[in-house]
Amino acid sequence: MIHVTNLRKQFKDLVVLDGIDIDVKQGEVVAIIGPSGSGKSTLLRCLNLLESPDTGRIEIGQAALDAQKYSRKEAHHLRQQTAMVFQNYNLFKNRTALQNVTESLIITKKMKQSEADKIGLALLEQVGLAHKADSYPITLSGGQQQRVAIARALAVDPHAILLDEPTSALDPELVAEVLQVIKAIVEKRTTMLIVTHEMAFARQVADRIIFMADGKIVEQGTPEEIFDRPQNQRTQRFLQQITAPAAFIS
Ligand SMILES: Nc1ncnc2c1ncn2[C@@H]1O[C@H](COP(=O)(O)OP(=O)(O)OP(=O)(O)O)[C@@H](O)[C@H]1O
Repeated sequence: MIHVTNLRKQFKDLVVLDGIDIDVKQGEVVAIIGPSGSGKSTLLRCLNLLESPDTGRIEIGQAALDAQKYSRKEAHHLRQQTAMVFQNYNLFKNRTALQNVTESLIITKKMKQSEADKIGLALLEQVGLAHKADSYPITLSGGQQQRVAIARALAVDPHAILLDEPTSALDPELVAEVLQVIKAIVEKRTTMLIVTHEMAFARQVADRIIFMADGKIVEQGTPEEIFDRPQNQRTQRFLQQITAPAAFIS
C-alpha cells in the first residue's frame, strides 16, 4: 500500500504540491492525469525522494517517513520500496540490456552473476526482448529501451512501480508496444502509479484516476466516473480540451 498525507513541495516561490493525500491499495493501478505543470511528475519523484518533499508523511510498503525529519536509513528503506520508470528510459549506455536489468540485483541484492542473469533473462523474455539481451541501448529503438527499463524496474521486485509518462518520449508507432507490456504487468496486479497523457490507456488499465491541477488533487474516481461523469469544472475543461480537435484548443 501507499499512504501519503499532506505532502507539500515548493520550488522557490512556486508551490508545486499543495497538500497531497493519496491512498493506494496493494495491487491497485492508479493513473495520475492533469495539465502540464500541475505537479504530477514531482509527486512521483517525491515518493522515492528524487525530490525532497518539504512536509508530509509517506508510507510505502514496509517503509515510512516524515518529510521534515528522516534518517538516511529511513530514506534508503523508502527508496527500496519503489522502482521508477522514466520518460527517457535512463538506461546505462555502456551496459547491455541484460546488464541494465541485473545491475540492481548484483549491487543492491548482492546476487551471484549467474543467478542475476537467469532472472534478468526471464524478465527480458517477459517484455519480449530476450533476443536483445546482449545489445547496447544505442542499438535499440525507444520502445525497446523503455521495455528494458520496465524489466529493470521489475527486477528489484518493488512494492510499487512508479511510471512517469512512460510513452511520451516515443515515436507514435512505438507507443503501443510499451503500453502492451505495461498492460501485461497490470494483469499481474503489481501496485502502480502511472503519470500519463494517454487517456485511452488510463481508462483501460487503471482502477482509479486521479486528476491533479495546480499541485492539488481536484477529483478522483473510477475511469468511468472521471472520463464519463467528471464532477469538477476543471476536470471537465481539461478533458474537453484534450479531446477537442487541435484547432479548437485555446
Ligand atoms: N527541479 C525543479 N526546479 C524548479 N522548478 C521545477 C523543478 N521541477 C519541476 N518544477 C516546476 O514545477 C512545476 C510542476 O512540474 P511537474 O513536472 O511536476 O509537472 P507535471 O504535471 O508533471 O507536468 P508535465 O505534464 O508537463 O510533465 C512546473 O512548473 C515545473 O516547471
